[in-house]
Amino acid sequence: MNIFIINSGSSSIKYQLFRMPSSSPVCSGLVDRIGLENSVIVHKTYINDEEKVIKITDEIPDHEAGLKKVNELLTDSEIGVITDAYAIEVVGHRVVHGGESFTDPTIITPEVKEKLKLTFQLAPLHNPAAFRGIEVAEKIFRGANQVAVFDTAFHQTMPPKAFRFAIPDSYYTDHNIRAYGFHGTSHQYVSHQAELYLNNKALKLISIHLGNGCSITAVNNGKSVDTSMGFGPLSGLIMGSRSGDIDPTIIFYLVNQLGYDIEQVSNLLNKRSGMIGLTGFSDMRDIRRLIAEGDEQAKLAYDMYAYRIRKYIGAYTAVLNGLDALIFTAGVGENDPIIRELVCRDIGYLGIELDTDKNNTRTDGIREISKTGSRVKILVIPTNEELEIASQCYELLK
Ligand SMILES: Nc1ncnc2c1ncn2[C@@H]1O[C@H](COP(=O)(O)OP(=O)(O)O)[C@@H](O)[C@H]1O
Ligand SMILES: CC(=O)OP(=O)(O)O
Ligand SMILES: [Mg+2]
Repeated sequence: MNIFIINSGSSSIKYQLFRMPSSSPVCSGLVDRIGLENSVIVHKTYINDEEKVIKITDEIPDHEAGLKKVNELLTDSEIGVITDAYAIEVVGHRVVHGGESFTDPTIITPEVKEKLKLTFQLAPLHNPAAFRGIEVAEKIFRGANQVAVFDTAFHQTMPPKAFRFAIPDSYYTDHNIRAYGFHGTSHQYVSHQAELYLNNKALKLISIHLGNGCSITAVNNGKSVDTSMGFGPLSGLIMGSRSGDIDPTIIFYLVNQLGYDIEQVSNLLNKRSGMIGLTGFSDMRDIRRLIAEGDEQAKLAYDMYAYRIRKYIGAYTAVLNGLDALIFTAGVGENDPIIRELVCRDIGYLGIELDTDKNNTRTDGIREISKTGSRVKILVIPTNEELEIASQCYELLK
């Protein structure tokens, strides 16, 4: 079954084609800088264990133009991997917010699309872009079933004491105001990989997803029991451009004293805060460069980022009443040894002991970076949201 996975961002589209049930991709790629100058597609094919990379710089004004170009690459007479767009049987879309309506992989129908529109304001950076990706994919891959897989789904196992907010009941019963949690596909994938790696299903895990968005999840026996993102993907850890936890009093002050309207508040907390707000850069590689140049503000931002994660590790160790393994994943978690070291510093009391040499050694695949004898294993596990989505689509439609 040819399953094409689309992860639409506001200015990018990540994609992968799987021939399920095989878990190795046939091709993958990234359409980046959509609607900006110097848009670029990096397209990779993996045929007979040989990786080929094609880079195209072109004008890509919108998602439709981007996906049309990707389709041209997929069906190209020389480097193509399918005959025509009809060869794609399923398109799996990463949809960040499923709201109260969606808890399982869902075949997209006009009714589903109407309900998805209601979630736009809950995940303004993500759901409108995913919706655009769905509409474009429907036009291009006409023969395919379109399926949505939600970031919120894995967290549906949280107990009410974790997902409810302490506001009057009616806000939950009438308006579905509760914590949903995000990055569920990633937390689910890496915690399952940890179970396989440690050969044990009855584990107490803390999964730390550090990408552009960041979240941390307590996982008990394979089930999410608490997570740091809430009603939308804004609370919890400090992120590339999002604040994470702040005191809501700040919002009242911004509105009442500084004259902000609510759009400006949303823009501030979603797009101009976090690491970009503190340092001018959202990418950790830029921030590391600033630190190397002696920038004190960048160093403080780095410390704040790691400190917030450490606080949650303490909280979730208490939630789980113990801990078997800590997992680092996603762009920063997989690639930034200094952040991992800062997070794991001075928490030996919890049985978390990092091996500095192992932490600084890069290898592919799953890595154990804790000291031999550390009570808690520390693992770096590359996430693969696209593969997890493809597997869930396959299970739904096979
Ligand atoms: N070598 C690296 N060192 C430190 N950080 C890195 C490195 N490579 C990538 N990153 C970080 O990973 C982030 C992107 O992570 P990713 O999981 O791809 O995010 P998203 O899926 O949200 O776009 C970048 O913003 C960057 O900060
Ligand atoms: C939910 C979320 O924050 O996703 P991302 O990290 O892809 O922005
Ligand atoms: Mg991501």
